[in-house]
Amino acid sequence: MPIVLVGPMGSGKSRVGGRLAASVGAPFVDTDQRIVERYGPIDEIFAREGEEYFRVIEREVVAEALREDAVVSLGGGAVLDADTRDDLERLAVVWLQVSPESVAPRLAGGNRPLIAEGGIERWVDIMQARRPLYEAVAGLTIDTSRRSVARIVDEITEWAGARA
Ligand SMILES: Nc1ncnc2c1ncn2[C@@H]1O[C@H](COP(=O)(O)OP(=O)(O)O)[C@@H](O)[C@H]1O
Ligand SMILES: O=C(O)C1=C[C@@H](OP(=O)(O)O)[C@@H](O)[C@H](O)C1
Ligand SMILES: [Mg+2]
Repeated sequence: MPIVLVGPMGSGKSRVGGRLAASVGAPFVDTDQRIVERYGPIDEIFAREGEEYFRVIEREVVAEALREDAVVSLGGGAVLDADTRDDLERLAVVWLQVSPESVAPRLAGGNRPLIAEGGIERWVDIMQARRPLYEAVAGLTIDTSRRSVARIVDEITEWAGARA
């Protein structure tokens, strides 16, 4: 069964996911990375086709990834899709949280179209809007603000082991 990482932009889903996969001996799938391989850079998709189109291809890639026995890191907005939330109900889902103070430096230099304008204030607005969705799907919640990636990986590995 997959272990799925959800949470806002910059919470560490991609970074933690890769390390977690190595820790539990499973393949790693980052759905954004798959989208890039198939459709090109995410900021270009947003600029060319818009967010709505991005959400359609994201759903396709997420649905496929959730059928794999892998550690799966989703994009921050993947939980906006009701079918994805249904899929997640049956799976081991970890919500990585992070405070605005801790996430700000992590987002610097990144290429995330939704916060290209508006910065950290926009990040906070998006996070507040999505909070109930993360809450609804998560079986484990970890505040990553002051935790090392190694410690986060250990906590998830232990939880997933006890759950299996
Ligand atoms: N626990 C952590 N502590 C410090 N920096 C982190 C932590 N987790 C991730 N990062 C850094 O934050 C940035 C964003 O991480 P990333 O995994 O891309 O987030 P996401 O996929 O959730 O948007 C990266 O530079 C990453 O190395
Ligand atoms: O929160 C979002 O809507 C998005 C998050 C990004 O992924 P990360 O959460 O990995 O940064 C990426 O999917 C896209 O820029 C949209
Ligand atoms: Mg990511």
